[in-house]
Amino acid sequence: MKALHFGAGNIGRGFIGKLLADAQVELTFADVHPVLLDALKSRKGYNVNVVGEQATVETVSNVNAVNSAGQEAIDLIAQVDLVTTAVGPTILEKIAPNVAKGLILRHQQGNESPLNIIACENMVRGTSQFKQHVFNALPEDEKAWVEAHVGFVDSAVDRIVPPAAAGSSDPLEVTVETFSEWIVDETQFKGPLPDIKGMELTDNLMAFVERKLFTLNTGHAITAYLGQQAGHATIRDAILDSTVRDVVKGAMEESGAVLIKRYGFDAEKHAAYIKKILSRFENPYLQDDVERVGRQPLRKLSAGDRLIKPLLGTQEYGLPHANLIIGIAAAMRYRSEQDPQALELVELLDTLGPKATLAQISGLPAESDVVAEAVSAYEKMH
Ligand SMILES: NC(=O)C1=CN([C@@H]2O[C@H](COP(=O)(O)OP(=O)(O)OC[C@H]3O[C@@H](n4cnc5c(N)ncnc54)[C@H](O)[C@@H]3O)[C@@H](O)[C@H]2O)C=CC1
Ligand SMILES: O=P(O)(O)OC[C@H]1O[C@](O)(CO)[C@@H](O)[C@@H]1O
Repeated sequence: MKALHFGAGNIGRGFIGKLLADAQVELTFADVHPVLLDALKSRKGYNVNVVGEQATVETVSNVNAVNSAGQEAIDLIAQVDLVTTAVGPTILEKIAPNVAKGLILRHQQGNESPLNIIACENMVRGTSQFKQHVFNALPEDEKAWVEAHVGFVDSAVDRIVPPAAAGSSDPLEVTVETFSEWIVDETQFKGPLPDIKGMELTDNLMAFVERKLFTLNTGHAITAYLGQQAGHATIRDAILDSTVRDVVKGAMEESGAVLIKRYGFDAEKHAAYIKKILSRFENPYLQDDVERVGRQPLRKLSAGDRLIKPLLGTQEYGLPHANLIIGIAAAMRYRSEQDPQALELVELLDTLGPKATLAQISGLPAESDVVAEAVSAYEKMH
């Protein structure tokens, strides 16, 4: 099997690319970062530090790399069996035109073999959103062919992979936790289902996507935002602070109560899932900065994301949400000079004030109780 993976970053090298290479898939990375591209092209491999109680160094070999904006990437899309991405939600739209060109070329070359595309991003049905971008870039008369030959397969992806420790001289070095989970929607594939170790198939993807995004990512984001408020630089330091931890655990439980209602999860198993996540946040072998996990606060405060969607769920089922509200207020307090969305958040707060800002970013009604509660919590945090 041949694959092209967009995004040779932390998840690309440390999770999806590694898993594909381990499964003997002939793998090429597509990226735009010249340092990563040069290093991958010349070395054809890299080391992955898997850290936990028992640290191991695992080697990925026989991989290649191309510029994602160039003709080589288009040519590969015409040939490969699998395209995966881990570029970040905002980049999907940017890579769609070249993917569309590759699909047109595939058709022109008469390649009728099935191709499956899987976006591995922190998004609800990210591949379906990517499909829309690709279809926007396709001429009308190509759409039926693509519909018939290309599977757009949604997935949930879970492995904590922070950037390499500062001071590391190897641009390809990557450090990952031992835990990993990649779950894909088996109902969306074209052709035979792939058999790739570490890729789990399900016909109930939404439950897994929401379980992951609205437990791990909800808790992680709130750890980052409250952690920054309390002066902590890392996720581990933040989650070891009992005042932060209590809110984070409470918010994951509130979100969990929604998931249990919506998907019928077993309450005891869900409590164990939360406990395991808290221990992953504490991982002493990972240096994970609150600024990485809190990045892009406008995205994280948007209607379908990890803070607001669980809150809406608590309203739908009439469940408590006090801790989620504190998390939302802390997100509004998030500051980072390096993060354009954090700077935009400050600008919005300065011009519109907290109530209108939150309403605008989240889609919550400005005059609602929940917005009033979040604004009150936000003001108390000053
Ligand atoms: N790091 C983590 O622990 C996890 C991340 N994710 C998700 O995975 C995705 C990627 O995250 P990370 O790997 O952490 O980010 P990252 O920033 O380490 O990697 C993104 C990569 O995409 C590349 N890129 C940017 N523009 C591109 C383009 N036009 N074409 C091709 N490549 C391009 C960048 O150069 C970079 O190498 C995000 O959606 C994130 O939410 C999901 C689970 C875990
Ligand atoms: O990648 P995003 O969506 O900015 O959010 C960061 C989150 O993603 C992860 O990197 C992986 O799920 C988490 O570590 C963290 O909760």
